[in-house]
Amino acid sequence: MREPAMPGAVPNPLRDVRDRRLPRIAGPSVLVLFGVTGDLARKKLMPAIYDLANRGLLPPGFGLVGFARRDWEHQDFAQVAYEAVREHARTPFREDVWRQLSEGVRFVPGELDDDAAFDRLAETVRELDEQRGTGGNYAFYLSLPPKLFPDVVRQLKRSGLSESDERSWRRVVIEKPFGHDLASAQDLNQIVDDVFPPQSVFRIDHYLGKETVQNILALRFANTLFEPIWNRGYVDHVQITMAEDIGVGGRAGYYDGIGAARDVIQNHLLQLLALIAMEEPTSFGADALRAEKEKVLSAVVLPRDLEGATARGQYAAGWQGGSKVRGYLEEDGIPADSRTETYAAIKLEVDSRRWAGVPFYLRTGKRLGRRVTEVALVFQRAPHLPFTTTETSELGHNALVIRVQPDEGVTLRFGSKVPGTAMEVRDVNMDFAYGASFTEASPEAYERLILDVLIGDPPLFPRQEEVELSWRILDPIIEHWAETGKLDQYRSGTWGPASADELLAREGRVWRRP
Ligand SMILES: NC(=O)C1=CN([C@@H]2O[C@H](COP(=O)(O)OP(=O)(O)OC[C@H]3O[C@@H](n4cnc5c(N)ncnc54)[C@H](OP(=O)(O)O)[C@@H]3O)[C@@H](O)[C@H]2O)C=CC1
Ligand SMILES: O=C1O[C@H](COP(=O)(O)O)[C@@H](O)[C@H](O)[C@H]1O
Repeated sequence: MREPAMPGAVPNPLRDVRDRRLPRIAGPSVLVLFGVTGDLARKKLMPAIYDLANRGLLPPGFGLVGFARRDWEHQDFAQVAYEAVREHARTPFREDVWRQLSEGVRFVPGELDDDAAFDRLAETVRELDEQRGTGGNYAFYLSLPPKLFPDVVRQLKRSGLSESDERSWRRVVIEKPFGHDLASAQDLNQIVDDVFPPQSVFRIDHYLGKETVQNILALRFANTLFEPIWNRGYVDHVQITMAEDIGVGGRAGYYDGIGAARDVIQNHLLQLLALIAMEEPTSFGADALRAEKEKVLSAVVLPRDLEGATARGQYAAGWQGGSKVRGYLEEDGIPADSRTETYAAIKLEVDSRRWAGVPFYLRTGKRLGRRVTEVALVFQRAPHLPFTTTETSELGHNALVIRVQPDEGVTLRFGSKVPGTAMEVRDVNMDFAYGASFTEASPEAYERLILDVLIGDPPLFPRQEEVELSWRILDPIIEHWAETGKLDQYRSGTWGPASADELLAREGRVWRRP
């Protein structure tokens, strides 16, 4: 039972988090995974399932069923899962944990439009359910290119797999991007809505599963320090950067035609913007949190001049980490005339009392200088400096930088007197690093999110309104690019096309070099 509130106490928005310190363990269930041969399944999902089992957060009878267009037996899939776990799991490998998990691994071969294959899938899941005692609780994870989501949802209905009785549950996990524009997201939602009730639909955005992203809420709402300056009175602008050093790799089938804006701005970067800009929710329950994010997304306005306020690029050959790398058009499976962007930068504003007039610059790209995701609040300069200019030449803007990855932490950048006999001021960093402050290791985002699905805990999953609001922001930009054919080249290993630097330079600003 929760302690009674102190008379006159302010409601504590972190109270749900405190409740979650109780052990959170999944109940008996089967997870059906579509897209098991893909990059995400291999690098993240199968390792995360093992890590959950290794931490004792999955029940002993847990079942995992893979479905793909491969002529595999159960043991072939088990071997693929084993290799993925050995290569990518975060926790040490333990033979006993793997043995127990692999006893519940099954595979069903088939095409997504093959009714007979889905009937076999239904039979396999039910048999496994009986053998492992999973109580009829099934989660379906769609780790597929978005255009295939409707087919799978329809097949789940046709084969009867989506139907539960009053003692069991069915849940569907849908990877981002949910649709490829507003209209297709609405169509997809209708299809999903026809098969699953809203509380059974988990739209996944793995950035919300990252510790450092959840920490934005703690930083803002567990402290008094930042709130007074978290507004247009102090913040000059905000930069949200998601830079990757990898190229498209073996993901041509998914990535080409989707591009950087749909792949990550529509979801990860707009979710980061929403968490940075939102007001304090009344609790961290799903409805309260999502409602605040939706208010921000509905207050986003696009600049009039979409040409000057956006940049769009594609990587050309170059050098990275001392090796020569291919350009996007030379990558396996990419058409030689592809116009898909691998870099996108956009300027947005949030039309609210807190943020009016403060630009939010978002950028993402593949084959950039290094892998880094960060959010930087760049503050206005001091209105007056009682020093001579030469003494302050190394003084920039104060900044608060939330380092999402890989070097997880928070940096506060401010001016400090340089030791010596003159009054010289120079920028310095004050640093919080997870590794130095916590002994607890951060779970991988997918561990947290898969566990939430199996428990049925929804706050970290965007609902349809957020998805639609995000497409409303992005659609006009993508239409503008389609009309103008805008696409610049940038050399691999650099920080994107020159047009991205010009975007900020026109406003007297520069991108941070993280
Ligand atoms: N990779 C990542 O880091 C991340 C990916 N995601 C999301 O995960 C999803 C999958 O991405 P990712 O794994 O990278 O993509 P990949 O291209 O690596 O894998 C796609 C998967 O879909 C299957 N597939 C493709 N076409 C068909 C088809 N016609 N019929 C049946 N199966 C098909 C592929 O099977 P086959 O081998 O038979 O072609 C493969 O298993 C996307 O929604 C993406 O946005 C989200 C976050 C991170
Ligand atoms: O959603 C996606 O994210 C990955 C990058 O994820 P991260 O956790 O390593 O930042 C990106 O490579 C991929 O293109 C995209 O689909």
